[in-house]
Amino acid sequence: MVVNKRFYTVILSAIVLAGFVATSLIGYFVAKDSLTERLEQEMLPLTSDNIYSEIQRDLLQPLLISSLMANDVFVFDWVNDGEQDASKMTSYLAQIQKKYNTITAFFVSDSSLNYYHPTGVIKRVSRSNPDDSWYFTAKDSPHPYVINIDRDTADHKRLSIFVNYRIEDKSGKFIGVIGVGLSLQTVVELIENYQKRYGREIYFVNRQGEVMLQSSHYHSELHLQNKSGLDKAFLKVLTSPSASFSFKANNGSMLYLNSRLVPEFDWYLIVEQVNDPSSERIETAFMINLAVALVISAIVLFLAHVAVRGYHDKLETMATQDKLTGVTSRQVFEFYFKQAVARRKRRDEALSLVLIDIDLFKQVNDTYGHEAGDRVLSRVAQLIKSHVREEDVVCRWGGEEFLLLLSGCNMQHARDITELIRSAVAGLQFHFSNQVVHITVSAGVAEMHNDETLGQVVERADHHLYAAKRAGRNCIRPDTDEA
Ligand SMILES: Nc1nc2c(ncn2[C@@H]2O[C@H](COP(=O)(O)OP(=O)(O)OP(=O)(O)O)[C@@H](O)[C@H]2O)c(=O)[nH]1
Repeated sequence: MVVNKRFYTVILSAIVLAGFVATSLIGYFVAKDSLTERLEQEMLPLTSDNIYSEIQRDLLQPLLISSLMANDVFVFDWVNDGEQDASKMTSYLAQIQKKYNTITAFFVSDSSLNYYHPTGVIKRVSRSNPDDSWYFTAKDSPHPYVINIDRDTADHKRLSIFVNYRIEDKSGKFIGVIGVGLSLQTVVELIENYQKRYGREIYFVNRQGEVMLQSSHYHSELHLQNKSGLDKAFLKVLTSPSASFSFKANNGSMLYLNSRLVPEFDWYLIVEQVNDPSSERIETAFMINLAVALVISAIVLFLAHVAVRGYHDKLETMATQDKLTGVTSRQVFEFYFKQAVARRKRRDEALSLVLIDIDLFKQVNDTYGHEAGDRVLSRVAQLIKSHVREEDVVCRWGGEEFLLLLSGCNMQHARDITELIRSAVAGLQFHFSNQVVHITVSAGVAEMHNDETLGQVVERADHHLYAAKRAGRNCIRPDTDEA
């Protein structure tokens, strides 16, 4: 019984806990999944879009300036005149630089290959010089302009955007390349601003995966391939115009990455986020859920335990007690008998059984009704109980039969107790149908012999009871009278 109760408590606890943990876990994973999806599909691409459109806006101004220069009549006339006075061109370029606050303004004539700069003619470009490749790229390009990002010759750390605008005359003949250079500082500031605001890493890589433009706080690898956890996935970035995915870094943290090709630079803009803060919130929520689940489980289990114990005690009472008289029921008598036998052996003491039967009880039922009979049974049971000790067992053995288990009582003692009960019952008065009714009982007393079974002792007590009935009822017969 105890094992069962424990077993059911464990099973119930496991089910309740498993239920709570399962729902918390499902909630946790759904929230995490939707967060990852939102991050990959919405938040990072949005940051990327914003940065991209700001870059385009920043590029628009130098493009417009360069376009104006490429269509300036002064430039055409000056070239047609055979580049007579270099100072005219250099002061024109200085004017542009000052007016539009650019870091440089330049013109390379195709006929002389002179590189004109606000400070003068600084060199002649040549196909054999790799530093001048930008000029020949622009010359050979089918597009009206080529954007080039290069290290500044004055400050090698600083990156500049050069808009190299092709100049063609009315007949379509290539005249040279003109344009301005702008610092990339605004783009860097933009990157840093986004990084600070969203805690995202923003940088640019070229088609080979080399990091080309990054914030001043960037301390990660300078090649995409060398980034922790990206060694295989980096190809995904370099082979498609845009990609969005998550991956696990070697230190176990989750990284979310979005990439897009910026055609103007021919670079990829990368927006990367490590361990989203919302993810921590989801984890905290999960832990709180779990704690609440544990507390609720404990309360539910405690209430269930109290209820089950209540029912269990009730069932136990119902199974062990006779409903009408409240004395021990026959089903559990053997259990008490075995206990008493063990005690008898341990203490080497006597043990007696007494079978008490109400005389002519059928007549009470027949004359005064079943209810009257029930009242007699209850009253006699109470009276018997009041004549024995707490540890003695009074059992309703049959309809109107009671079996007494008297520990530590030898025949004489048991006989004395039974005699007291007999005379007390005989002294009872019942009032049925305006009549005073008297009841008597007969009893058989048997002291247990060594190694006797319950059946054997009860049989002897029953035998003595029968003898008492034959002797005219309202009397008791013990073992000694047997012979
Ligand atoms: N009212 C009532 N009667 C019961 C109950 N259990 C058994 N009886 C009745 O008790 C009666 C017992 O009758 P008998 O076995 O003939 O014995 P008796 O009338 O007492 O006669 P003797 O034992 O020979 O003195 C039966 O009529 C049963 O129906 C009970 O719970 N309530």
